[in-house]
Amino acid sequence: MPDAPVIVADVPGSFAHGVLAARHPALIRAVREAFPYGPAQLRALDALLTAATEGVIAPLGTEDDERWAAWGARDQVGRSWFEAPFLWSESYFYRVLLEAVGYFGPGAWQGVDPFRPFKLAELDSPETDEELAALDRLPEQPLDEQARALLHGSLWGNRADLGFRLSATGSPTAAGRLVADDGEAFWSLLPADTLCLVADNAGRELIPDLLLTDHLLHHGRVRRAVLQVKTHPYYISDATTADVVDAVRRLVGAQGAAAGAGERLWTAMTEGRLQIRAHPFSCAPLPYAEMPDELRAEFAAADLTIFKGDLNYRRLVGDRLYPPTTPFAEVTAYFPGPVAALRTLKSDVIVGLDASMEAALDAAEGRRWRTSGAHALIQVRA
Ligand SMILES: O=P(O)(O)OC[C@@]1(O)O[C@H](CO)[C@@H](O)[C@@H]1O
Repeated sequence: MPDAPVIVADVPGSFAHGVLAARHPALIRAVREAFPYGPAQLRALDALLTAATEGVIAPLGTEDDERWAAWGARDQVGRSWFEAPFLWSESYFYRVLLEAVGYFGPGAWQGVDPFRPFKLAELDSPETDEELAALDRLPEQPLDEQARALLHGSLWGNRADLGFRLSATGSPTAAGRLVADDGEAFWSLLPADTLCLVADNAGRELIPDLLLTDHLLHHGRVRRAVLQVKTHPYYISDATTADVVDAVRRLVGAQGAAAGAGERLWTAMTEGRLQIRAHPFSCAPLPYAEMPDELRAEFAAADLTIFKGDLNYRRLVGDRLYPPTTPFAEVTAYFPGPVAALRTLKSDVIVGLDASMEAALDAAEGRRWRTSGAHALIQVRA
């Protein structure tokens, strides 16, 4: 279904419109309050607030315009943010926000992540303490159950109660809320040599992603792992290399089993069995079907690639309004190797549902099930 309509944010009341009209202004205000920025940054943030809600897409006025031109900027400049493809305008918003706060420099604010206070607050939260403490109970379960619990912990990520998942045998509640569950197909792809994990959020999502990765490495289910992160702060909490370091240090500094996992991850990084990669395309406003050849080759070298989270799902399958029963294998046929999506449903895009599941969700919730984050999926194309 490659001709399904691309999602655009021009319909008031739609999820996409709400992101541009309400979520982005709220984010600008939160960033403004999180740092004692100087007048230049504050003026630029105010200008972005006005432009992004009432104005049109404009060039950055930096060297990066060339890169964005290659990513389609010529078609979008001059258009209302609401009329460009949702994925494009949303991604560009983050790039302009980084420009506004001086992230790319030159100057004193160069390299200062405007989302870092939010990421650190999550990492330091009592919920994270509880989730890490729950790891101590994991060895009471058979190894297969441990692996399943860690997979579900990673799936439910930062909105989930990892503590429950780690202590509940078989994670019945989580499994009950899956709208598609290719869990068996996932495990059938292991053991394998190389796992690639395309990370999503830092903090309370990255921690369970790392714990899953550690488990797979430690128990020989994969020989090496590659963690693909963003080259720069993006979509508020998306993980960068600095966030991986913060998360591993958080684990190392914890008690009990969490510290053990942290130390193994640290060693795996120093030995090259766990590699961090940050490709510029990680922050592109485009679907992965349009990835450059060298990134395609990296994915082709993996035996299994996991795409985490909602944004990565949008980019993996394409940010389009597909009929929900469109096969996952059909829209990921371009991908150069076995691929899995672990995602809670937080935007309109969905494929791979049974007709009966779609009908039941529509009947119970209208369209809300697509965006509420209350449902999740595991989808695999071997
Ligand atoms: O990728 P994530 O962290 O799971 O979710 C990102 C998200 O919150 O942001 C986008 C809307 O701004 C949607 O893709 C989704 O709702």
